[in-house]
Amino acid sequence: MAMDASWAWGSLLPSPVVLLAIVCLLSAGLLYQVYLFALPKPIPGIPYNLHASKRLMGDIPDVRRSKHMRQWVWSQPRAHRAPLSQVFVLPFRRPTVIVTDYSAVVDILARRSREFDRGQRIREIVGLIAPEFHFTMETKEEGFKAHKELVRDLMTPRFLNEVSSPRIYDAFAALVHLWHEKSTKAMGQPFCASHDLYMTTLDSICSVAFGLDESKRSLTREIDHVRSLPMPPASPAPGPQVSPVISDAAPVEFSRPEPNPEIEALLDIPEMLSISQKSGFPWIAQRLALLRPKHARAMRNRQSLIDTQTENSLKRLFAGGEKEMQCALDWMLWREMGKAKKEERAPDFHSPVIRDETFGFLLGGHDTSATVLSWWVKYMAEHPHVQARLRAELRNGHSVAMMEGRWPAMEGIISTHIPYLEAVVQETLRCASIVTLISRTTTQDAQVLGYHIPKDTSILLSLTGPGLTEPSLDVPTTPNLGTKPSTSQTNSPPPWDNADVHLFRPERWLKADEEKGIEVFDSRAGPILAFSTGPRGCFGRRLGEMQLKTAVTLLIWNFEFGSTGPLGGMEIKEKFVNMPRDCYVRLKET
Ligand code: HEM
Repeated sequence: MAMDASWAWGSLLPSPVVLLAIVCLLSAGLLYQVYLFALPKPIPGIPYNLHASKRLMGDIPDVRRSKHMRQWVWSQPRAHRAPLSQVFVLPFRRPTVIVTDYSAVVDILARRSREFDRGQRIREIVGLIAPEFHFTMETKEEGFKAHKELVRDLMTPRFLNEVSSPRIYDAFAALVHLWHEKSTKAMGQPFCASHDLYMTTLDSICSVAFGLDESKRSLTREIDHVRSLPMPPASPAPGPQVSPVISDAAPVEFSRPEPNPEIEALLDIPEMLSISQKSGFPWIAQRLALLRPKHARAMRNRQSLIDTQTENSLKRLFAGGEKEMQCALDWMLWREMGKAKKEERAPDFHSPVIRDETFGFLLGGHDTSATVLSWWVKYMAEHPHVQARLRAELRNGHSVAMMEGRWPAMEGIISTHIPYLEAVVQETLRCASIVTLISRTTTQDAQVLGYHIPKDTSILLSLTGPGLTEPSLDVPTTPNLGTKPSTSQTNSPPPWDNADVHLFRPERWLKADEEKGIEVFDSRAGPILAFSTGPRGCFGRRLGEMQLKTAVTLLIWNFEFGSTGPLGGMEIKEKFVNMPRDCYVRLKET
């Protein structure tokens, strides 16, 4: 019986082949379920690319194939003829919603900051560089207020005028000296300007942030280096040379001095940002980058730089108190001293918060200011009539300096109101549109222009494109989608004329003051979002504007910017911000 029974069970078992087939089918079924689970999950009702929703990598292959990734992203709503769309650019994560409608963007930034907070993306990108910088924090986060309190006074007119402005002036005056040397040696040929603007802005921001000694400033080394170069036609080796002139438009290549370790460490900041920004997994990308000696050394050197600068600051403060204040770091240490005393505790002068808020000046203010200036020199070369009018207005405004045959002093630059200068700076910021997308996350379910966006969705808001630098979107108004926030509702400025919105035209920012019979600068002439807006808009705006005004005044006062021919194209290069691909100047002393 027992034998019979075992035979009966054995006959019921499937053959190995059938068993294998069943296992394969089950595995395939399971894999298919995993595949379906991992596919992008569009948010109902928001337009998207259908083909991208059917592949694991979503829109990523299209983004990679595009010439400019960020431009591809902010152009998506226009491609869908809608003010919003969604893209699948973060693998295995929820879709990202793009908003390009100017009024909706302003509404979100300025009035709905509770529903749309900073989110995690910036924290991931800034990551290891300055984790305690308030830029990375959510507004509702504990500690955010304390960070803002620490930096609160650094953009007041008093701090800007007394502490920041002389440092800014020195940095850009050094650039004028450098360009005098270079233009003499270039003998009318163009030369690269982006590096010089980049290093000058670094000097300016570092001096304001932590008071870099003159001997350590990059421009001091650059000027000494260029002075040491022979005049062209260059004598053959040995020694540094100015390359021989090849043709009319060929740029003169100036060799560069080796940066010192401190400067090298600071220049590593935008590099690290760029590494994490390009990656779908920024945290891992930064950790891997730190395995390379170059980045690891830079991180160590940054720490020792801030330690040294902190010691220098403390010596100053202990010796002279508040009146010895020379930079933002001094100010933050002074505040910490006062706060510690009040709270009856020992001050923490080397706290990561003070360190990261100091580096925050560089993170927020270096690439941004340098890049706006790089675009500005290009616009000047392309628009000689703007340049000529600007120079005339500056000479008229600073008539005493003109009569005395000197440059305008910093006090004069601060106190003299020159509408055309403000218009040129504003138009440069608008056209350059160096920050194109900023991120937010929904803290609760939200409605934007009638579209439903679930809680915890990543949002990218466009600071460029339709309505700002391109003709506005002709958005069909679908009744069940609701209407745009109207101009009156958002108190927006009037829209730009679609016919000339793409042109560089500073005059658009001027209006007649009928009563006084003069032209005045009108900051509300039309839409601009170069510094973003609302409670989390650019913290350093005033400092940025002061740098731009100072640089523009000193450079136009001293130089005429000639056409650089084929080097003058407006092609962009997407780094941390949108830079011009080429930035050359051909200078004539005025
Ligand atoms: C022309 C130069 C500059 C431009 C175009 C610019 C633009 C911007 C933009 C678009 C944002 C994003 C705001 C948002 O997410 O809503 C921002 C944020 C910020 N910027 Fe600037 N910026 C400039 C200069 C500076 C300077 C000189 C500093 C120096 C301190 C600075 C510090 C910051 C900080 C700290 C934030 C973060 C604010 C927050 O999260 O609350 N920026 N900037």
